[in-house]
Amino acid sequence: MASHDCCSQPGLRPYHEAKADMLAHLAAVIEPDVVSLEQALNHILAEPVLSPLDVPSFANSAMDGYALRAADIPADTGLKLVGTSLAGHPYNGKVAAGECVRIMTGAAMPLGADTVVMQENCRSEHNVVYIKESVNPGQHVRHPAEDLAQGELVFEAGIRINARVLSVLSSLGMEQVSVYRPLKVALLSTGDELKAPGELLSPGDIYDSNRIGVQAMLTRLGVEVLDLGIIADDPAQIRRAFLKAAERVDAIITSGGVSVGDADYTKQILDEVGEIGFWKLAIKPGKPFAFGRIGRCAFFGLPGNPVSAAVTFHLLVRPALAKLAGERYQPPLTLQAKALSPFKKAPGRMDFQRGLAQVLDDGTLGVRPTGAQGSAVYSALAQANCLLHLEQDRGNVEAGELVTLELIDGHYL
Ligand SMILES: Nc1nc2c(c(=O)[nH]1)N[C@H]1C(S)=C(S)[C@@H](COP(=O)(O)OP(=O)(O)OC[C@H]3O[C@@H](n4cnc5c(N)ncnc54)[C@H](O)[C@@H]3O)O[C@H]1N2
Ligand code: MOO
Repeated sequence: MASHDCCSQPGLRPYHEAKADMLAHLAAVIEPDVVSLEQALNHILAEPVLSPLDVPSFANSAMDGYALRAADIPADTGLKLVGTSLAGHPYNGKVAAGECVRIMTGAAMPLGADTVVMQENCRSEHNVVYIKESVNPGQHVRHPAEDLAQGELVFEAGIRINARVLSVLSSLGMEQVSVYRPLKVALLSTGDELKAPGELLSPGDIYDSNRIGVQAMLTRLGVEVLDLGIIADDPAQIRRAFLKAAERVDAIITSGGVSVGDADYTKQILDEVGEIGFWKLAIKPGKPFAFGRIGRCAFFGLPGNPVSAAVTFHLLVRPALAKLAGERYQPPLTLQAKALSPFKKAPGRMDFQRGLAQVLDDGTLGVRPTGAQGSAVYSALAQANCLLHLEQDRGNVEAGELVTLELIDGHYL
């Protein structure tokens, strides 16, 4: 894993190259398990799902109205009402010429009928139904297997089970599903200045905000978190924490201590007890991000600056965890938007600035910065609904220029 010179900042590795390299060095740590649907949310599917039945399994009505034979239309003298088909209570007779059956949405189509007319387009008098509008043969009928046929592939292995997937699995009558066990990840913050919220701050102290934020993202990803708390800037304590964690988890995530300061020990200890894959990327925020391993355990060293920690988690750790978890990961969609005000940018690092995207009067997308773009200004990230992707070699963005962005609103970040 050689480092590369780039632009004004020698030794920094371009983002896309480093990410691809990292993913190539990670292998899935998957072990299959079987869980009930109630427990399956957020797990990764271990096997493809084939439909055990036709969906729907019987022809049924898409509307409340009347089931009839298209051949009887136009029925100028009306159709004789011979029965009712409710959802769960089919009409057991057959619809003969000149007849119709009252039918509700989801109810089985009676034998003989092939078409449904909405009740709003009918008039019923003394058990005779008059059709008020033209009818397309076969309308408002849901046919067997029109959604899924028995044996058809419904989901590929590797997808994340969300609410929609759960509903489909349940509609197939599945009580259990084969999944990969959740990843186990140890999380710790390093820094003598860090206090947990609720503690008293001494001069120079700050509250640890990275751990709770990263923990929240991990939880949203269905990861089992081993929270190792705050570790002092002390090589012996950091070494102990790394070695203990590496025996118990699939990955370690740290925050802080990856830069070049006198008390930045993370990278040094990683080098000592494990192996550094790469360190220092041509990205902003997040330049000193470190990737490596300790034994079989993957290691992600997030920079201490809060925006850098959150953004590098999203850009690098999120896809890496997907690889470890056996998840088919879809990178976020990017969109083009017009810069509504200038964005300052120096060539040399790919810059993921924090922005607020909005739909303009002409229907196109515009974006403005949410505030100061420093790596310590978390409020600008909290208020953002997008991250700009400003390419490494470009300079300032002028108002009116098109830029690339990814939406983060409603996402786990
Ligand atoms: N001479 C240089 N100095 C710095 C460089 C550099 O290349 N040369 N890089 C800068 C960049 S870029 C970043 S990003 C930071 C990253 O530094 P570290 O990862 O070593 O982080 P710390 O020094 O421990 O802390 C940085 C900053 O973040 C605060 N912090 C740390 N942990 C937390 C936490 N859990 N919650 C909230 N805030 C946290 C810490 O107090 C510092 O203010 O290095 C630059 N320096
Ligand atoms: O990479 Mo640092 O995040 O520029 O402040």
